[in-house]
Amino acid sequence: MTSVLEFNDVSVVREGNRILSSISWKVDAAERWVILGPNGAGKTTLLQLAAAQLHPTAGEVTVLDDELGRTDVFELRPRVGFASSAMAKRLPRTEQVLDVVLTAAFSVTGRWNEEYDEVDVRRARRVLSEWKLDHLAERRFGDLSDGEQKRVQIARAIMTDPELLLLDEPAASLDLGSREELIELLGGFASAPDAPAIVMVTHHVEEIPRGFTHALLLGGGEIQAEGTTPEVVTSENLSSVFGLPLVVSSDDGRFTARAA
Ligand SMILES: Nc1ncnc2c1ncn2[C@@H]1O[C@H](COP(=O)(O)OP(=O)(O)OP(=O)(O)O)[C@@H](O)[C@H]1O
Repeated sequence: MTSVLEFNDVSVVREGNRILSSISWKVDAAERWVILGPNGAGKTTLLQLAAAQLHPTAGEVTVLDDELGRTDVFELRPRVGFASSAMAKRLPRTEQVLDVVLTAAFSVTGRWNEEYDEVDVRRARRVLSEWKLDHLAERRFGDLSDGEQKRVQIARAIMTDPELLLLDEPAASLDLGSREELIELLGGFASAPDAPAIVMVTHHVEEIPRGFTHALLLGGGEIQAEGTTPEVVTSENLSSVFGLPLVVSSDDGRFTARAA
């Protein structure tokens, strides 16, 4: 199998704080990972490394065969789809939904005078349709519901047909219906044979879509457990990383957790 992401003994220190310590981790092209861990565990920092938005303080990070520090990140970044709330804040709220997705082809936010090829417009419309947004293509991004905006962010992240897709808490702040709609769509997308490798950060086991093959538990900037999802997402592992007794159950590929 081809690896799309490789961390070798990686540490990140920011303003004197050790945020990640000795992370060695590998993601293969056919894998879909979920990263779980308490607040401040270092999940977003790990994703920023994978997105080539941050360099490690020590160790090596290789993204799509390019080692950070030895490659032009401006060429690498368009090959990685990244959706996070920090990126969403940069999207102009008055922009048409179609343009929010289309501008990803030029790695810009906000349409100016770029000339888009018909093939890009067709792809943007196809991606919008796959994420059940076709009827909203002409609406202003800022007028959409939170659930619709989250789906637009993912559509934008996959517009460029990335080899690696990174999602930072895609279901955060969604109501139950919007969350379930998003998780169903993500599960379907992740299960398609031509889908890219995916790494998704979440706070809740209920948000792990079906078809996510692997899980990594992060605590205190260190890997606490990693492996296949059913192996890792267990009562014992989650109780240990979240520091309280938890009961985790699974049914038909989905998980729930509650205090024991
Ligand atoms: N630029 C920075 N300078 C100093 N410390 C930072 C910086 N960025 C993040 N941190 C600290 O690093 C730790 C890990 O942050 P990170 O955002 O990666 O965690 P997280 O697991 O994503 O947290 P959450 O679940 O709350 O989003 C936190 O304690 C945070 O305060």
